[in-house]
Amino acid sequence: MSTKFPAYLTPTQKASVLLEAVPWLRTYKGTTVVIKYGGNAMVDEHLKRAFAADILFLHQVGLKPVVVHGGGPQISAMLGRLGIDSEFRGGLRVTTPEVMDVVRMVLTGSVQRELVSLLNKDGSAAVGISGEDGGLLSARQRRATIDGESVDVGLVGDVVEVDPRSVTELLAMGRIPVISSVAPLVTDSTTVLNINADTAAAALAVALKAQKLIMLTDVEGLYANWPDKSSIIGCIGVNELEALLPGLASGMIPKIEACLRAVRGGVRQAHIVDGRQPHSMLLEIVTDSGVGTEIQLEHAKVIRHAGEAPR
Ligand SMILES: Nc1ncnc2c1ncn2[C@@H]1O[C@H](COP(=O)(O)OP(=O)(O)O)[C@@H](O)[C@H]1O
Ligand SMILES: CC(=O)N[C@@H](CCC(=O)OP(=O)(O)O)C(=O)O
Repeated sequence: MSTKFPAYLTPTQKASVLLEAVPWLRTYKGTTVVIKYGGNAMVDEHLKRAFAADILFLHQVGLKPVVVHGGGPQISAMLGRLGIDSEFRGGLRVTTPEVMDVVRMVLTGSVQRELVSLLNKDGSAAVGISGEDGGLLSARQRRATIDGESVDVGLVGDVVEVDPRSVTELLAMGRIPVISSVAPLVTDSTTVLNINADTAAAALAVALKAQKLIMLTDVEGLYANWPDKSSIIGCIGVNELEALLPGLASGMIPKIEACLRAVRGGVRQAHIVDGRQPHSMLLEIVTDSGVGTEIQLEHAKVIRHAGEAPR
């Protein structure tokens, strides 16, 4: 994996990129950062390698990255190959018992394995676990909301309890946990539920007292008037964001609900960044301007600056 500065940067510009990163790395050293890696941002080999390089960089310089991965397009592709119909309602996949078997097989058996092997190409720090392991997540069945109406989506869950010990123990050992978003029903561990990966990432970020939750997706950030590209939001507070919820569509609904839950639960910043741009996650953490949309408890009028005390 080689990452070279483009030839058009002068030596002074190259040095200033490195120097700009220093105060941010000092600020975030030792803190936990939960990164939600969406299935749409995983479709290209070059992007996947850039993602792995960023995670390994953060780990190397002393942050504690925790990866929660999705795999919606990969699940849909497998369902298609098996000739099983699948449908989304309110951004959530309608999950029959037959679909649930495929969700579990693809998320824990395939996508997670691929990410772990990518991260371990030149090392061994990454360890894959699922929400089912070590009591990490417990869930209850949830419904979707469409036009204000509650609708049944089958074996879909919302996280009700997190026992973060299996993750904190891995972090204490210097590992990089890679987590898939399936979870047992809180009242019956033999029933497994499909958890939207954004929802799982938010619940984990709160339980781990993470400094940041970074959502990698397939848009530049959140648009106030989707799909008007000029309406991209740089930074927004939770109350303002909640007011936008009724106007959002498809997968952005669970994503924004998850960001609200994370920030209200004590995570200092949630970010929506473009996973189609190589290294967007790293740029969000180590540059003065950041990238994508930042969600805070209250929209800070001040431009971000390094040296903010981590929680
Ligand atoms: N206001 C909005 N701003 C940005 N994207 C939006 C908005 N409303 C709906 N979307 C849609 O949400 C999608 C991202 O959600 P999703 O497909 O679930 O991503 P992921 O697989 O990364 O979790 C975007 O591709 C876009 O089509
Ligand atoms: C309930 C629900 O919709 N679960 C998702 C889980 C995977 C996921 O969230 O993947 P992305 O992050 O790639 O969208 C699904 O079945 O597609």
